[in-house]
Amino acid sequence: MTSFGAETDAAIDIVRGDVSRLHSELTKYGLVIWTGGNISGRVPGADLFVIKPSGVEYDDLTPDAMILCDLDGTVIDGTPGSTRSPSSDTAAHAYVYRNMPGVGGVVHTHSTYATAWAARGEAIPCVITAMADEFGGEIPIGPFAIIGDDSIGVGVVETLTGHRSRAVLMQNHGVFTIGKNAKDAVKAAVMAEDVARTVHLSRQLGEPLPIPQAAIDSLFDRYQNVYGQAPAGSIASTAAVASTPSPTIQNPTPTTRSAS
Ligand SMILES: O=C(CO)[C@@H](O)[C@H](O)COP(=O)(O)O
Repeated sequence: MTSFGAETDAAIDIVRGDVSRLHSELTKYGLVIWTGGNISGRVPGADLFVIKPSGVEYDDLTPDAMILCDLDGTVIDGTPGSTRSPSSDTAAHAYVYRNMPGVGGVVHTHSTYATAWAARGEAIPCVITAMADEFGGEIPIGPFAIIGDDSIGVGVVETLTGHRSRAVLMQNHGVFTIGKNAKDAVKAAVMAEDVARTVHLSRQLGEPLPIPQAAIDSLFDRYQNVYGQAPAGSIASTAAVASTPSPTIQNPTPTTRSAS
């Protein structure tokens, strides 16, 4: 059995458990059908990530069924799950991890409403406060890209770099989200579908009203920095919470490391 040392092996086991368990959130929220969609998580402190096997039913996505890959998307031989084929989108996930060092999780779904916007090649406009909170503006459209190589990853990185949104609608395909970890990326996928549905329904009633940019900025800042509970162990004062660094990833300029 391939080992990376006790500390990294322990980190891999945690990510295997997280990524395995989080797939049930996709079915719980109705974001996937049959074996569609996938989640991956970066192993902290190592150039490795864990992703689901391709075309395996959700009930069978146990921790040991998850597949460990390096950041080129190559399966690590001699590890649990390594005899199976990894997700069709492994190269895309790997490209994101190589080029967005702050990203710790990537999710892909074909959730119904968000994918309907993707099929139209239309960004979801920021017309509800929940979008301003979670995405800080519109959810953008990414290019049409072929499945199986890193083309999707290139489109995700190009579209989300410098953008507040952690979700992109890849044209004619579906949703890709990024996050500080796999759970954060799953949250973005859940929220993307929710707002895609609401804004679609609103448009059936007429033209949704825009939110002024200053209000979007204010809502995003409050939700990212003040909303919710103070981190465990901290002094639970408003001032302490307000000074907590943003939990979001800032989708920084990508590194120059090239695709393999
Ligand atoms: O649409 C695609 C390919 O991008 C996938 O979401 C499939 O629907 C699931 O592929 P695997 O992750 O099972 O290979």
